[in-house]
Formats: sequence, structure tokens, C-alpha cells
Amino acid sequence: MDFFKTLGAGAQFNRQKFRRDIEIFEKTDHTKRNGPANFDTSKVLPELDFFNQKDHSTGSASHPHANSTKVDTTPEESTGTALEDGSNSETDEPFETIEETGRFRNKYRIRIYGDKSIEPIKTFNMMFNQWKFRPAVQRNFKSIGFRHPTPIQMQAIPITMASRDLVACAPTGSGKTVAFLLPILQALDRPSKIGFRAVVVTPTRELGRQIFGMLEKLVAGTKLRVCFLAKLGGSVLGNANNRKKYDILVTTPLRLVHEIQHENIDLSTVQHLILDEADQLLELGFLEQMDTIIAACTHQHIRKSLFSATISSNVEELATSIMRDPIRVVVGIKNSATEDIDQKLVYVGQEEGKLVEVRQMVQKGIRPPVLIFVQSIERAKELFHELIYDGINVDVIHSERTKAQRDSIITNFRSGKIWVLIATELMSRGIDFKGVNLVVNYDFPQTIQSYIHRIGRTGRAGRKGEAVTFFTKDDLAYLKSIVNVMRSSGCDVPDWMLQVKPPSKGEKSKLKRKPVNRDLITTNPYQKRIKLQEERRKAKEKAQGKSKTSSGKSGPKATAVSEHSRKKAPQASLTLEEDES
Ligand SMILES: Nc1ncnc2c1ncn2[C@@H]1O[C@H](COP(=O)(O)OP(=O)(O)OP(=O)(O)O)[C@@H](O)[C@H]1O
Repeated sequence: MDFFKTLGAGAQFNRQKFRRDIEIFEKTDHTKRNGPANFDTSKVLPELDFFNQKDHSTGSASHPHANSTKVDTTPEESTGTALEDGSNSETDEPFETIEETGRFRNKYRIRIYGDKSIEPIKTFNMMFNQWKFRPAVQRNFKSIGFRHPTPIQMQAIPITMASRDLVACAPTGSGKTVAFLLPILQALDRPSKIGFRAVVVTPTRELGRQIFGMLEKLVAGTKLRVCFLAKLGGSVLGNANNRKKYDILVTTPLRLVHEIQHENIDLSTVQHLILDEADQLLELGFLEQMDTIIAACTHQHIRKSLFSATISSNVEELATSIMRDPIRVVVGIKNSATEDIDQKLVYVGQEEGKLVEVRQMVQKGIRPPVLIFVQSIERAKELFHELIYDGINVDVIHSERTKAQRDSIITNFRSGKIWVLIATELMSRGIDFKGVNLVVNYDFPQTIQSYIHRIGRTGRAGRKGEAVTFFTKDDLAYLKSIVNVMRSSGCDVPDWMLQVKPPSKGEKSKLKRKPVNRDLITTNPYQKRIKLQEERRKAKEKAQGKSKTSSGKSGPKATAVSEHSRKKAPQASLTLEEDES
């Protein structure tokens, strides 16, 4: 058995060039391999079919993990009413018994921890009638065209409407934005001129702008005033009176802290605080800022909601320390990718194998739009300079591009003018590119969370997508983490990958702290390479020097976040360099 051939499936290798790698792998002991993995990927797991696109009538028992989820689902329950055209047959009839509610939750793979008495909604009509949504909001919402609530919307909306704190974990592209925006709109009802009553915090300006866009659509004609704040320098808030005009704020942590520290903003009137991509906001990189923000939200009856596709138990623990008896909702398998993404791992030998592989993919014909993730701004620029000459409409987005450039790149990528977009971690979370056909992890992601969010830019809102992750021998130690995500979302995994040793805790945290040191992305001759490497080293030293001098003031007061989390919180995988500032 040529193990190296197996490894290289999907890539072409120069065996002479990669001789040393071949030797490494061929020395491996493969005698302990099991029989071939028997994964049936032809069926969509019901818990991952948020948009009810698949017929689950044959049940999910054929999936190897069908029984690994904690939800007990009888064949009858998983048969459900899902219709192939994406509609469902739920009616507005209220639930009659607790058991019926339980069955409904099971059917949509909704798990609820804490007070279970808050019933989910079956339809949007049910929601509008139950809480008497204002006609303008109903009209705006209907014009967007969503016919049926997704599972996270079914359960998260009633919980927030009941004024309960919430920690919600649901897969990428499953409609969390609407799940947190609709209850705010209903709760605020009319403009009050007392200042901000709801604040949505997101890690990046791009995601904030997207949420703001949806909010603007929903508030049209309601007189509620919404504000998006992410640009440092110059305040759109104006004088004290002007500030009071706004009801809802969408912002990034750095910008909000800046306003708090300059006493430009008063958060004591905030009754609804939403942290989108909450696990990232509660990691070390953002934690001090979140401390300041939470300390500034002093309203007695403030309600807090945390949303993300990935919420670790650390974050959950931390969350409970800043919330009042929160209810936790999990849709599907926690911290998993969606079934709609066909995931592949491709071994590329050494660094230069990646460029060869990308070019082969282009030659074979890729279906744009394609999103390519790399691990740093420098590498994004390097890859861009290679691909720009390949006759494809390619662009690159990272935090060193101006805000105007970033906005126009996103628009052009959405409209199809850009076919291939090279991106850093900045674009990995939340951004809703519905049509992305392929995500390429050119550089292996540093964390499982990063993997889930990156590939989650495709396969959204029930559409199909594909994700390809390149790996070199330097990434091999971390391979198993991704393999596990692939398996839990029903993807086929080659047998040999199942035998790879999982990374140790130490290896995982090492990678999280610092990405793998990689060779330049270039086809330039050797001398040029050395020169570029030297330039890169100097730039890095300069940047480090800068960040040391600018590491600044923290928030005025400590909250439970800081008390609890200094030791617990994981390091942010998106550094402040990649924040909006
Ligand atoms: N009920 C619905 N029916 C159909 N489409 C919906 C529904 N709710 C939301 N969508 C659409 O699904 C897409 C994904 O929604 P959204 O961006 O809120 O996902 P998300 O869960 O926040 O993802 P991520 O974790 O990546 O941030 C969007 O294009 C949104 O317009």
C-alpha cells in the first residue's frame, strides 16, 4: 500500500522534490489500521438541516453519529414534516402538552438547558400574533421573504421575549442575526429619546455593518433610530442631545470602549446587550474591552444574550458569571460544521505545493465565488501577488486595506465582480456571502473554532458548499481536530486520517498562540526569497515594537468577567491587529 499516494489524493506530487516527506510518512506504522470507515454521507442529519431542505423520512440511524447526539429521536420524530422545497408544514396551533413541545424540539434538534417552560414558536405568524409585533416591523420582515423560522429563531426569540438571559449556540448560516434582532425591535416598540436602549457588539466592523444593514431594513417606517459605530476618529454621535435620539447601537468593542472612555456615550439606559460571536468577544484579546462595556451597562433590568456557532464550556462558564440565570439553547451538534458543506483535506507536501494545488484547481475550473483563507496579512498579500497574474478576478481583504476598500471589496465579491477573494481571519466570522461555492483553507486554521467559522462562509441558508483544507507535514499534528469536525458533520473521512494521533492540549494551545511558521508564498528565485524573508522579519519586529508601546488603558471598573476569566479565557484567535481599528 503506497501510503503517500493515499495522502496525496487530490494533489499531484513531485516525488523527487518531496522525497524527505515521503520518507517520513512511509516510516509510519500502519499496521493498526481498522477496516475502511463506513460513512453514509448521502443523508443530511436532521439536526443540521435548519432550513428543512431534506427528506428525513428514512431516519438518521445510518449515520455513524446518529446516536452520539444527546437528543433521543424516534424514527417517527425524525421523519418530520420537512418538505423538499424548503417549506414546512407547521401550523399556528399552540402546543397542547409538554410532551408535544418536547417532540417539536427534538424534531428540530433544539436542546434547551434551564427553564424549559418557554415554548418555541412554530411559525412567524405565531410570533407576530403572540407578541403583537408592530405592523411596520411585520411588513418589513415579510418583505425580506423568510417563510419559516429556523430552529434557533424558533427557540431563541421566545426566550428573549420573555426577558430571559440567553446563551445560544447554533451552526453558521442558520439565521442567528434575525433571532437576536427581532426581539429587540418588539421590546423597544417606540422611540424614547432617552438614549441607547439596545447595543449589539460584534468583533469586526464588517460584521457590524452587515447586522446594521439588516436592522435598517427591519426598522424602516418605525421611527426607531439605529446607529452604526465602528470608525475611530470623529463621532457620528454629536452632542449630548443628539446622542439621545438613537435607540439601537451596533458597534465593535474597541470603538465602543473609546466612546465610553471619552465619555461620549452613556450605556446606563441599555436594556438589551447582545454579543454576537460571543465566544470570540470573551477571549483574551477582547476581554478587557468587554469588561469595560459590561461595567458601563448599569441598567437594573438589562437583559444579555450571547450568540455564536461555537461556544466552549469555558465560555459558557464565563457567560454565566456575567448573566442572570441564563437559559442555554443548542441547535444540532454543538461546535460542529453544517452538513451542507462538503469538506475535504488535501495534503500538499511542502509550502510550495499549495500554490501548485491552487493553480491546478483553477485550471480544472473552479466555480466562483471562492474564498481563500490565509493566516496573516503578509501571506494574503503574497498570495495575491501570485494569483493576480493568473487571469482570474482576484482581490485581497485584510485590516490594512482602507475601510472604503473593504466595503467595496465585499460589495464586489457579493455581486460576482470578484471571483476569488483572499482573506485573513478578519472575514472568518459572521459575514454572510450566500453564494460562496468554495472555501479554501490555504493555511491550516489555528483552532477548531476558526475552521468551523471559516468554512461556514459557504453552505449558508440551506445552500450547498465545498471546503478544501490544505495541510503540510507541519500541520499533521493538528489534523485530527479537523477530522473530528468533519466526522461529526457527516463528512467522509479517509481511513488513514482516522488513525492520526489527536493533538495534545499543549500542542493545541501552542498553535492557538502562534501560527505555524511558513515559507513565503512565492515563485521568485532563491535570492529574492531571502530578501523578502528579511523584509518580513523587520516588519514584524516593527509591528511588535508598536503594539508594545500602544498597549493601552483598560476599562474603568472590573466586572465578573475579569474576576472570573483572567485564567479561564482562551486567547483570541483574531488579534486586535485584525479588529476594526
Ligand atoms: N428564517 C429564515 N429563512 C430563510 N433564510 C433565512 C432565515 N433567517 C435567516 N436567513 C438567511 O440565512 C443567512 C444566514 O443568516 P445569518 O447571517 O443570521 O447566520 P448566522 O447563524 O448568524 O451565521 P454565522 O454563525 O456565520 O454568523 C442569511 O442570508 C439570512 O438572510
